[in-house]
Amino acid sequence: MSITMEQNGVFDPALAGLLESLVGSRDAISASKEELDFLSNLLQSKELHALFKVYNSIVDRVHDDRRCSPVLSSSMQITLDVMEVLLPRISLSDTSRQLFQLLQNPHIQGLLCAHDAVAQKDYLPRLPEIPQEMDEDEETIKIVQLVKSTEPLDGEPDSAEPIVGATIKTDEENGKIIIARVMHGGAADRSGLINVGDEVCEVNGINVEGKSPADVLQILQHSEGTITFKLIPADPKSGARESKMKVRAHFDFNTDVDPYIPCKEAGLSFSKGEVLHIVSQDDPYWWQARKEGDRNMRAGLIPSKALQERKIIHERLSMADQKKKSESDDYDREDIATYEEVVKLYPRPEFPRPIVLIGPPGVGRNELKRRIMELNPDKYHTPVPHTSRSPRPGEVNGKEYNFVSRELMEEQIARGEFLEFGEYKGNLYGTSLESVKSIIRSGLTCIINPHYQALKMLRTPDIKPYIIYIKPPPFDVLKSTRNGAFAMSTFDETNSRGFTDDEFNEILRSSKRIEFLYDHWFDEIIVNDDFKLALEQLLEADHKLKTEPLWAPASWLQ
Ligand SMILES: Nc1ncnc2c1ncn2[C@@H]1O[C@H](COP(=O)(O)OP(=O)(O)OP(=O)(O)O)[C@@H](O)[C@H]1O
Repeated sequence: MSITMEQNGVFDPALAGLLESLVGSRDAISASKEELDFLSNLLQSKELHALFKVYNSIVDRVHDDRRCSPVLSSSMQITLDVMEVLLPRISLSDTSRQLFQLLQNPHIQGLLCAHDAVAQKDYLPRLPEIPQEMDEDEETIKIVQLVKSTEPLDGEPDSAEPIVGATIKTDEENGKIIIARVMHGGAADRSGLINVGDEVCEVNGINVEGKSPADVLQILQHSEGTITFKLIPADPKSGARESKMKVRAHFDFNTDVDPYIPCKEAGLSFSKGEVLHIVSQDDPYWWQARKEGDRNMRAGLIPSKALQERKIIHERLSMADQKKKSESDDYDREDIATYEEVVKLYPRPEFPRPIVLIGPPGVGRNELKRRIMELNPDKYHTPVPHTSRSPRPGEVNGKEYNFVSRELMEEQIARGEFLEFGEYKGNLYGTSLESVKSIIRSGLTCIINPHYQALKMLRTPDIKPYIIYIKPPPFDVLKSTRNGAFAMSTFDETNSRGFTDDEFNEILRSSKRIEFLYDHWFDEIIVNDDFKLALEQLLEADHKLKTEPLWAPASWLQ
């Protein structure tokens, strides 16, 4: 057989080497002439060499600067969302129509789907299972080479991940060293060759039989550059695909102080309110996650929902014990708030999300609502309350109040149709849920400042509220701003004097309670110290609500 070397510059040196050794050892290989010719032709084919060139340049780039890391893996879903938003506008604006047509184009959609498949690593071929012809006792060994990593796990310079993106442990049954966890996006995961449960036989030629995980870690720490593992593969089906779930954390987690985390360096610290991308829930106690929007592609360990729930229940039980001594009722929170699945909610101009101002009585929510409505009366509306009292001269039904009979109002209250209600001087007053919904349907922005207990009724897929917590500043600032503006105490029925120190303390006390009970539901916090600034922040929040996709409970879209 004659070997014709490719001369046009696309010849890959590694393939050339392979071809040479094939020629050199033809006689020693027990294969037919046809088979050898086929292999030889394949190794010389232009297509294979071009493919290698592409592969090599991708690998070089990934290793160079990781520019190939995807920003997101749901571009097709976002495209569909954008098309939904554009649809009602295509008859109104030429630009919207053009963009809609572009996004509708099958080639563009095909490109985005391909992008998402690559970003989700959904490209590995699914090969049929290898027939089990070999001897039962014979074990397959795989040799895997990884480049030792020094990349930080979560942006902190001194927290290097466990070297190759995998953790190891001793198998309780047979005392062997096995792969305990493969961190998504880490070197081991990217190789696609190391799976949970694989038994480690050798590291850099050193037999690890009888060694402890700490000994193996030492070998890894002292290795430079490439690390070679000899592994006995576990169940080949264990290569799990990455989940797409995003959650908002309702608690703080600090890997440095958590007493239970199996490997501190592999943990991912986060703060309450942060959105996390859960990439694996394979382990019932420790999930793997990365921070949403974090370009660092490596995942870290976080407590699973079940583990965190257990922790909270345990804490509450010990608080309940203390309560017997201190009589505090702060452990009484109903929710066990751990993680909430979230999705990005796109603004829908025909159904603007209502703004709900939550805060302690007297903090200034009423004043903020009044001023924002005064600034833009055609945009913001607040529901007209219901009352069972008779109209006074000059009062118009539906303007100051919706005047209804006491019987009807009592029936509606019993049916749970009121967000809040109360009795004053023998008459019922309240705000109905329907009055909020009718403002939403009208396309205006509903703004309300209900009692915090109304939050449960409001936080539903029908209403989709944007909850802003109006927080009081510390005592001294609260006192000086209110006294400086000659603010009238709302604790005094006649509204004819300023706030007392006790009342300022009451505002702060009730703010603590609201935060304890509901802070996991706040979409935004505005501190009402300087009134003008607080009002500006409220206007900015509304602008964001109308123009940006924002995280909201996933259950609202189902
Ligand atoms: N940042 C501020 N600086 C000075 N005075 C303020 C500020 N915010 C509110 N006030 C004043 O405080 C008083 C109480 O405010 P408001 O009437 O809004 O309270 P409220 O209705 O009891 O409270 P909320 O509606 O928040 O439960 C009003 O006189 C208001 O003008």
